[in-house]
Amino acid sequence: MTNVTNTANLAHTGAAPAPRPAAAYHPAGAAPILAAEGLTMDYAAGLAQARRGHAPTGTMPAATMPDALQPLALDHVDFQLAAGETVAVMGPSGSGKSTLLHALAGIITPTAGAVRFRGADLAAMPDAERAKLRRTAFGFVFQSGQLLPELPAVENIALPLMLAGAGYRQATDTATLWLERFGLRALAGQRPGEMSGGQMQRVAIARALAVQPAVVFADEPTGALDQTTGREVMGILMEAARGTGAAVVVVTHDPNVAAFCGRTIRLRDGRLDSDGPGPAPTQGGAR
Ligand SMILES: Nc1ncnc2c1ncn2[C@@H]1O[C@H](COP(=O)(O)OP(=O)(O)OP(=O)(O)O)[C@@H](O)[C@H]1O
Repeated sequence: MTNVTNTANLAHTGAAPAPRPAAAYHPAGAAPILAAEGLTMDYAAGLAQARRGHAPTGTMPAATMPDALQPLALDHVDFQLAAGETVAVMGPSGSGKSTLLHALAGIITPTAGAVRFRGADLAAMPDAERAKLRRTAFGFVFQSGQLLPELPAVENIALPLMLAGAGYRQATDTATLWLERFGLRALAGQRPGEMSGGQMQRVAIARALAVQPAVVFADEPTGALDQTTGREVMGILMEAARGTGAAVVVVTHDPNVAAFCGRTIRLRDGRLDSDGPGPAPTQGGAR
């Protein structure tokens, strides 16, 4: 049975925020588990490539603007993530936060640059290997809608474990441990439609963490919750990640969410605007 109570291995620096040039920040003394180099995403070029038969991974709705008018969604972003590190990704709407998250997680393939997980280039992996990596090394928490509506909580949590090779009994035993750990044992047989938003997000966090991923990617995980519930959900996410040693990359507009992280990066027009330890600088402020 999977151990869900092993100790933390966070790489927080604890240092006070200090002015830093963008892309210069690397967590002291820790080898990155995930690294992006010159990450660039041009959706129009990606679409043209896909039409020529060199499809990037992931589905991309058709871009409607002429290529020349489309700004780069990501523009030569460098980023390194250490094991156990917690990073908030902030920036104005349309600045490229979700695109960065999806590229780091291998959901989309950048049009230039590379993402390496433990040194291996995600784009160079066969699709099946990249899909396996997403199932076993990465966990995902979205704003909502990630739970399968027809499955009870215990099976929603167990499913990724079964996809990773566990038997039904082993997977549901582990899922039950997670429910107990989060004080949700009573929800085991309930389907998402019978849960509150906060309960659904707790189950989603248990599901993301149950495979003991190296990295949890969270895209606006509290976006559909009130502030108090959002804070509780973030607390649970960060504590659970600390317990398994998972790194967390969380996209958010909310400084209260970013405050849970040891480091904040800010994007602007697809470029890295600031990157450093501590909470996000105020809008327009330099770091
Ligand atoms: N599938 C797509 N096809 C074409 N353009 C896209 C696609 N997805 C995003 N974009 C564009 O890429 C840019 C960055 O979008 P992205 O969703 O990454 O920003 P964001 O910072 O996450 O925004 P928000 O905070 O509003 O969610 C935007 O200009 C957006 O219109």
